[in-house]
Amino acid sequence: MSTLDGSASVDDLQPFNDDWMNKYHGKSQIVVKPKTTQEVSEILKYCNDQGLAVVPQGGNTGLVGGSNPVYDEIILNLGNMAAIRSFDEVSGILQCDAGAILENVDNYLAEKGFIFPLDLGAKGSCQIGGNVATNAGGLRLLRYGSLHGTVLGLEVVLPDGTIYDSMGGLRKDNTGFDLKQLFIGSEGTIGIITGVSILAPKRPTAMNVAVFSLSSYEDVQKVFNETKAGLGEILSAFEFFDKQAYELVKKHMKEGGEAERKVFETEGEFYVLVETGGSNNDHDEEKLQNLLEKLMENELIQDGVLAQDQTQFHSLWKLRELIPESAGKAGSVYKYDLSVPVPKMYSLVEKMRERLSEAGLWKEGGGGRIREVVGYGHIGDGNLHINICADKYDDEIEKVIEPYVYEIVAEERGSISAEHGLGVMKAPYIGYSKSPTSIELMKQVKKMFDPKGILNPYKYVVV
Ligand SMILES: O=C(O)CC[C@@H](O)C(=O)O
Ligand SMILES: [Zn+2]
Repeated sequence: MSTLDGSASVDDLQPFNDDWMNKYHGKSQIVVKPKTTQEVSEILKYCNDQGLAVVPQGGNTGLVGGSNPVYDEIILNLGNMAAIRSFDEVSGILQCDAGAILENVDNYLAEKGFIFPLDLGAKGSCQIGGNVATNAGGLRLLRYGSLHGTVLGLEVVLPDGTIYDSMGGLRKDNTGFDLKQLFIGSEGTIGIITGVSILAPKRPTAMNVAVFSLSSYEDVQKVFNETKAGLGEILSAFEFFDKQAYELVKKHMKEGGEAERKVFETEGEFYVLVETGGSNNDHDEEKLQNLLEKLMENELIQDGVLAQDQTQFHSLWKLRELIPESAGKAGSVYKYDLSVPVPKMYSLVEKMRERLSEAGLWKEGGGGRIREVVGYGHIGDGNLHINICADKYDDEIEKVIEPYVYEIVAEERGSISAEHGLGVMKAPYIGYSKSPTSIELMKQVKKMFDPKGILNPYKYVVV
């Protein structure tokens, strides 16, 4: 087992104690980095016997303070367990360690003609175990479904050191409760995932992308319907972002030294990114071109750009993928990750702007303590992201935003956490999305798996 040795300084521990947004700061003195499941088991057994709290940590790319200590909990980092265990090319079942980096696993699968059924901006550093523990959704859930469907088995170390092993990975198995589901999205509160067995689909051999500019959110919804009808099963992502998000990305790229280029003749109030993943490039391109022409004819879009090559494919995707980074540039961002019915989605952004404007914090065109409020997300999955950009985190600002943002979600019977999880940030607000009965049942589950409450305490469902 490797640990940071006794001479580690506070600075050495900082990347493990802090989150990448610099919002959550733990004070742990100990980081352990086991290399095997057996070592994880021994550590947990020891901690459970001694009543020591443990925070499981993957790539530490979360957005809700789920993978950092709140106080001085021991950090159990999975980074040294990154192996791909096996891949069965007939069934498409991949088995890997929890600490395997998403992008590495996807590259491995690409060589064999398969794709990892999850993709997200943090792919270069997030780990599969963390993805599963938070039930990450990402950019192509629309196409490949959620991890609740694609994960076929798990290896999990329970708080007392017991190893739960369902890595066999059967597609059909109706023998009793499907226990692995409890760990998917449990944010490391009832067990530490050490191994994942997942179904990888065949990788599309032709991928295309188009970005459209639109004048209203009404049109975004109409374009979504037309796109589903026009592209059918080759549709692999449908993302949207507003003008404010687009402006931030442009500014960020310019500051990063990229030459300014005109992407659209006519810029819009909204943008949608459509990706296709099929097996015949000419056929898919034609479908996308026909869609673009139809949308133009019907005046549903103002402009549209189709990627002509791989470079353009990536630069169009960048317009969407760079939003979180651009929003966070030189400041602090309040991030909300919400599910509401698609027709209601953008009204949440508008309500938030109104609220902040009434509080004197935000002004159209800039000048307030809130620099910008941007809306974007995975419209195909009904998942909205609101990013509120401020100079720094501030209690006064937070009180204006929360719990208001959760109240307006509850009015639509939505979810206060579509894909980022509850962590420490949203744990107190779970009641806005879940009934007292659900919460009580969750508390009982937590107590059953972790009676001493050592795993990731103060987060998720607090008992
Ligand atoms: O930073 C955010 O708010 C969203 C991050 C991620 O879920 C995305 O969709 O880009
Ligand atoms: Zn997202």
